[in-house]
Amino acid sequence: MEVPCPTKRPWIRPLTPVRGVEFFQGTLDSTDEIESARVFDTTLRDGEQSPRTSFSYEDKREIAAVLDEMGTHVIEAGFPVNSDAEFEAVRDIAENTATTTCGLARVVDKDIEAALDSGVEMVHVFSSTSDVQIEDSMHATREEVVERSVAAVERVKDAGAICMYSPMDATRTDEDYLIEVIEEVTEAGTDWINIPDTCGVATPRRFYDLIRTVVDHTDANVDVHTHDDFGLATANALSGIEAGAKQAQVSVNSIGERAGNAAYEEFVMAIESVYQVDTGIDTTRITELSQLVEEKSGIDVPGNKPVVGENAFSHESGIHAAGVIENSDTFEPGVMTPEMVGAHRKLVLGKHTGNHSVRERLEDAGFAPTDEEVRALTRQVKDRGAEKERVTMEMLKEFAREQGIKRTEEVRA
Ligand SMILES: CC(=O)SCCNC(=O)CCNC(=O)[C@H](O)C(C)(C)COP(=O)(O)OP(=O)(O)OC[C@H]1O[C@@H](n2cnc3c(N)ncnc32)[C@H](O)[C@@H]1OP(=O)(O)O
Ligand SMILES: CC(C)C(=O)C(=O)O
Repeated sequence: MEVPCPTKRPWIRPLTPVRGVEFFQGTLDSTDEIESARVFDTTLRDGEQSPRTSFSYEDKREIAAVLDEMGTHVIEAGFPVNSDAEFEAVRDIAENTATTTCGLARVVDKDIEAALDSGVEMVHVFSSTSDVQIEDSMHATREEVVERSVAAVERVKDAGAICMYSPMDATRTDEDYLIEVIEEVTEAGTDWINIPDTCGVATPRRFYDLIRTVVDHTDANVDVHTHDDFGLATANALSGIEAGAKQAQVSVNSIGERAGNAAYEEFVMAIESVYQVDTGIDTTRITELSQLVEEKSGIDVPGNKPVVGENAFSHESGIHAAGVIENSDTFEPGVMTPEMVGAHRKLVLGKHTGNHSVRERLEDAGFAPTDEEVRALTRQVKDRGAEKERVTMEMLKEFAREQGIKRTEEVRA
């Protein structure tokens, strides 16, 4: 059994923006500097596109309510033209949340009308711009894409909504053509341009260069949407922010198409803790949010998932546990604590356990072992762990009783 392990020196690092200031051994150099980062959550749209996942009306409402209470800057509630149920859920979220809500639409009139009718403040229109998608998904030409994109942006703006435009598959699009599209939709008045790495092929450096180029060719705000096909989604999103994007699209537990999107929890905590920039989001509800999405999506969170996985703040190895008992900064990032994300630190007993960890657990349980007794129990714990057994606290107490280890009160008497 894993047991809560408050460190002897618990603390939450104050969220003071630190730019170019040394912390630990590292220095944030000038290329890492960012002023702010907004969070666009797409759990209820791209997240729901995870194969075999579907949120009910109630699921969507519950997840949206938590995202809203946490201070998420935009909630993409869904794709209203998809179905009556989807339309109703998006309408309900738009009506009942304080934050900006967004609905997705192709550059198709009925999609845009459905999004506008749902009452969202922002309509996110998208059109393929890579040749492979223009030809084999949209069955159109480059010229038609420009025309339909401009018309879509104008329709959204005429209706008085905030417009976000996405050149879908931007990272596999001819750059000159991409810039042409961006300049045309900027001229048409889009408020935001989102650069999607639709098939997850970007690398942090290439994405950085692309976003810098985009920022240089538009007055609109730039946003990024990255996929995790090569495990680079969060790194690419951060790279986009370093290059001048103001916002990133993320999903809780990184759920989404194929391997998913940049993870909400990873992105927010990296911005808060590594870049030391306050997002304004209540990070202490991240664990609760992750568990809610895990339950409603039916997609299990792996133990080793950053920030929200069961092991993210658990320690079994003797050297690590001994350090953490003394000071959690020894073997945790230091700039991110479990308290910051509403989680608990745990000491786990097993094959890799050392004497310090066993002593700590025994003393917590009211025993006063000698050094020799601790060593004997550690050997027992290691042997059981090596047999792949999960060593629980109950088992440890049983070992202690079998060994006749004295209780603290007996020693004091
Ligand atoms: C990268 C992304 O995540 S994009 C978002 C993807 N999300 C989804 O597809 C989830 C929701 N989708 C749906 O409910 C349905 O696909 C709908 C309602 C949008 C469309 O359904 P259908 O009319 O049955 O079409 P279907 O899904 O089979 O095919 C897609 C159609 O959209 C067209 N299309 C694809 N992208 C775009 C675009 N950006 N703008 C305009 N049309 C587009 C395709 O050319 C195809 O058109 P066609 O039917 O004339 O050949
Ligand atoms: C709709 C767009 C932004 C998308 O989801 C993608 O390109 O992955």
